Amino acid sequence: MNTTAPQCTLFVVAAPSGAGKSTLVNALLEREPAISLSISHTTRPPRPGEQYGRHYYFVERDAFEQEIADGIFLEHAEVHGNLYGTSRNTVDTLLAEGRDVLLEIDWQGARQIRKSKPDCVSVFILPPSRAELERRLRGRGSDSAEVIARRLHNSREEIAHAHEFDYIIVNDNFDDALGDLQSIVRAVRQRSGLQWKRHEALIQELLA
Ligand SMILES: Nc1nc2c(ncn2[C@@H]2O[C@H](COP(=O)(O)OP(=O)(O)O)[C@@H](O)[C@H]2O)c(=O)[nH]1
Ligand SMILES: Nc1ncnc2c1ncn2[C@@H]1O[C@H](COP(=O)(O)OP(=O)(O)O)[C@@H](O)[C@H]1O
Repeated sequence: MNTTAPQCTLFVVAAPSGAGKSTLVNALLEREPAISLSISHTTRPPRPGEQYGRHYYFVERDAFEQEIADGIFLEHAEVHGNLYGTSRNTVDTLLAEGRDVLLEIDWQGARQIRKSKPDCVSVFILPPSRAELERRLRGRGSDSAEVIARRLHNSREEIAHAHEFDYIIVNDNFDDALGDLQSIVRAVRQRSGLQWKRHEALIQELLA
């Protein structure tokens, strides 16, 4: 038995824009407060109501490119014409503090994370149909028609990588999809490599 197995898990969640990823993740974090969301850096301008440091660290492209050169990112990618990246320091600090960490990133970032953190657990969220994806993007009311058209077009490329993920969830009925996401998190937590230390005393007692 490997008693030095890592105690914390890095979760990666991806989806085409509008599938409901952020809504699902926010609801999951309310149910599972032991998970920390990594706040990404982006060159995308803030949407109405978005706050610096809460939704993203909004930075100019020059500053972002300097951060890439400084090696601060665990992963970074260009998505829908904007740069996005995950701070290596943020993730490593949270994991070292014993927190599970969740990254909401695209398929390109997920690929990079699988290389550097092969123990990560990745989940892809699918919309129930293209018509519903478009309806959700328009209904959110946060983006211009041009931005929505670009995101719809790019959804095909994102969805083409769904098979690279450990789990796939269809976000049709919201409560069902949230239940599926929470089940994955709970099942991962029950893995013996993560549970051995926590239950060591009981296991020794039962073996005695
Ligand atoms: N690689 C990478 N992708 C990210 C990161 N943060 C966000 N993204 C992805 O960028 C895409 C656009 O995100 P956003 O502009 O917030 O739009 P939304 O997904 O429609 O809410 C989504 O696929 C996000 O998952 C990051 O740090 N790294
Ligand atoms: N299961 C669902 N049924 C109907 N609407 C949903 C569902 N999940 C999310 N939405 C709505 O779809 C829109 C896009 O969700 P959002 O979480 O912003 O997507 P993403 O983060 O994947 O871009 C939001 O208005 C959200 O309230």
